[in-house]
Amino acid sequence: MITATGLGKRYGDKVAVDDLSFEVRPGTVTGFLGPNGAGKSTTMRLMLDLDRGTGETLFDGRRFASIRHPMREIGAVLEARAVHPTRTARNHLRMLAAGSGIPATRVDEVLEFVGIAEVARRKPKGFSLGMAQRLGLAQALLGDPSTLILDEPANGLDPHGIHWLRDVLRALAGEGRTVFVSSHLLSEMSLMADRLVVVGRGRMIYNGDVDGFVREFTSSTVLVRSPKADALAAALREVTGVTTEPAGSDALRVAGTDAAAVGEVAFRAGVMLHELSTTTASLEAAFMTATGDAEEYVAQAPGGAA
Ligand SMILES: Nc1ncnc2c1ncn2[C@@H]1O[C@H](COP(=O)(O)OP(=O)(O)OP(=O)(O)O)[C@@H](O)[C@H]1O
Repeated sequence: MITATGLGKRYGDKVAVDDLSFEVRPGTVTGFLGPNGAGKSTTMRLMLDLDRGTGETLFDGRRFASIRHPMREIGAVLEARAVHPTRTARNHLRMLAAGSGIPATRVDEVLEFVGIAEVARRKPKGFSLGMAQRLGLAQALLGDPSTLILDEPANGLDPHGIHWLRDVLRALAGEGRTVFVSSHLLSEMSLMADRLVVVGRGRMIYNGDVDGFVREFTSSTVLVRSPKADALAAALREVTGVTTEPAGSDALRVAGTDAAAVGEVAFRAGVMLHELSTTTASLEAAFMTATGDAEEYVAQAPGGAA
């Protein structure tokens, strides 16, 4: 269990992280979301005592700096490229393993696991970003830690790699580990995360489960298809007061009510239905609504520069 309390960080006048408190529970993948510059990386650095600021983060009750062999408890990758550029990948991991009392055999095991065993005798300075990410994950997993903190681990991975990473993180959480991961890939996050911490301009916007976030920041609509769509629209207007939007020649989209209510109105009006379904908005739609006012760097719409 990670417990972060009152995390804060300023750069001069700029408040990068503003009194953030949250928990990351074991057995879950918790996604850390926010627009560019929202304070995610700074928060992760504060959590790992890599930056000075206010507040504290406890890992099962202890601060990172007080843990004797942190690699055996917390696997963290904040910057995939932050490895020794001229030492081979394998030697880099062997050195870290030796420093943390981890058997050297574990190095080959994790290199194999992340799929870079073949290039392990090469120097990481020639690695692609995706290969560097895999090496970072190997490093994080080296000590078989119960907690993982990963900043943008999917960055640079190809679609197969992203799919693989999702399965790995889900499996690690399934084993009871605590997984805290930031990403801008929202569709990926919606498949991977159980819970979310969402920040904007350093402040907490949402902390809870993924479904709750989508519910809180979007509204679901009902799609209803009927050969008598016009009659149904009139009945819905009359009985419930809701307005409908045509969705093709024989269908309506209804907001502000649920499928059961629409079905009941149709039944009472004697209107036959061919389809009745609820459309839930995406995590991306919820993110756009939740963080729309908290965007730090706002680009022009396409065509604006012209
Ligand atoms: N060393 C620094 N000096 C001054 N300002 C900084 C420094 N590091 C970060 N900041 C500022 O703090 C804010 C938070 O930055 P941070 O990198 O934590 O955001 P982020 O959410 O990780 O962004 P991104 O999604 O773009 O990686 C930004 O406004 C950034 O410009």
